[in-house]
Amino acid sequence: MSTIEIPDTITITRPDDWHLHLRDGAAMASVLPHSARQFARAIVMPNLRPPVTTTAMALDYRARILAALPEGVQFEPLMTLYLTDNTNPDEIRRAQDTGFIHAVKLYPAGATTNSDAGVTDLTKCYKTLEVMQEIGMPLLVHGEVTNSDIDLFDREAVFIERVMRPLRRDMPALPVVFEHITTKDAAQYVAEAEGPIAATITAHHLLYNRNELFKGGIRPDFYCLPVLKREEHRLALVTAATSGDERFFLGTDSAPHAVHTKYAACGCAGCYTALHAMEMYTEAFAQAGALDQLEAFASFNGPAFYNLPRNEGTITLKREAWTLPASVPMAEHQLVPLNAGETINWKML
Ligand SMILES: NC(=O)N[C@@H](CC(=O)O)C(=O)O
Ligand SMILES: [Zn+2]
Ligand SMILES: [Zn+2]
Repeated sequence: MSTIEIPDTITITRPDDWHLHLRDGAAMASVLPHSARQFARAIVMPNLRPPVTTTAMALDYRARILAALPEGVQFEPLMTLYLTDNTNPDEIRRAQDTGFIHAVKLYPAGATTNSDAGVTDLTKCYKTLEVMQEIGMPLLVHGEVTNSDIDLFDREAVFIERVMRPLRRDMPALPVVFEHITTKDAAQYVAEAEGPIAATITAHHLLYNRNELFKGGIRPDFYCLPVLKREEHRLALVTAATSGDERFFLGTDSAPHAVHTKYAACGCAGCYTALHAMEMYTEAFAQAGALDQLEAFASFNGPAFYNLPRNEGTITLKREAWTLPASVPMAEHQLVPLNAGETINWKML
């Protein structure tokens, strides 16, 4: 373990969340203030029901988010489109022209929550991807193959070989974000790859390995996709996040599911971390003796990749223990945050 002294407070430029699920309607109104407290902007995932597949839908969704913001709270939703087999190249140009839509999301059909309308074969999307490449619109990728014969824990590594490498060979100038990476394979691929590629890393994948899912019994709070991996993978993610390599940046993948859908015989995938994401990241960087790298990861590398300005202002985190609530309301239901009822070491002021 490092013997670097850990300061009692840390102040960094206001961060952004480059991968967030806000849902819609009353549920969105419940969770939005949590993210708006922690982050200035967020890339908002389009996996609603129905998915956000058109520019018009994305602009409407953006307006609903802005309307749900509490009085006086500043937060900028950066919108995305959900790629399908049928996304028209013109839709990409329309999206780009608005200035509000910053990326297009690839969900392999069946890979995760609300991905049924996702892409069945990426070569069907090549005309659309060519336009994205031409105008520099990033493709955000949920990087798991969906074949049931591939072991769940290997789906990200297999995705690199079967989808990511061929895609980037065919579209070398297309900006790609390998979202929520969970393996040393993905960290290494991104660190070594040529051209415009980056990766987001969640706080929970920096702090936990797959043992957490089964500690003393099955713990649905820790179930997300891609699923937590072995300790060697967690360590590789920590190394990547704290390396100073600007290809790695913050994306919480905070994914709210009401408690009755998560604590079920077939519980939903997704960890809710919007309440305390910066505290979790700070803990992970402190454990690695790398608090000096937190600001680049949380506040600089993302805007650089997306060609957006850095935020003005700062946030401060204090080394002070506090206890997370057992649950928070989400519309007419309850939502259990990750680490519910646990004490954590950092507090955002
Ligand atoms: N991460 C998850 O486990 N779930 C996300 C979808 C996703 O990002 O894959 C969700 O929308 O619930
Ligand atoms: Zn995903
Ligand atoms: Zn996600």
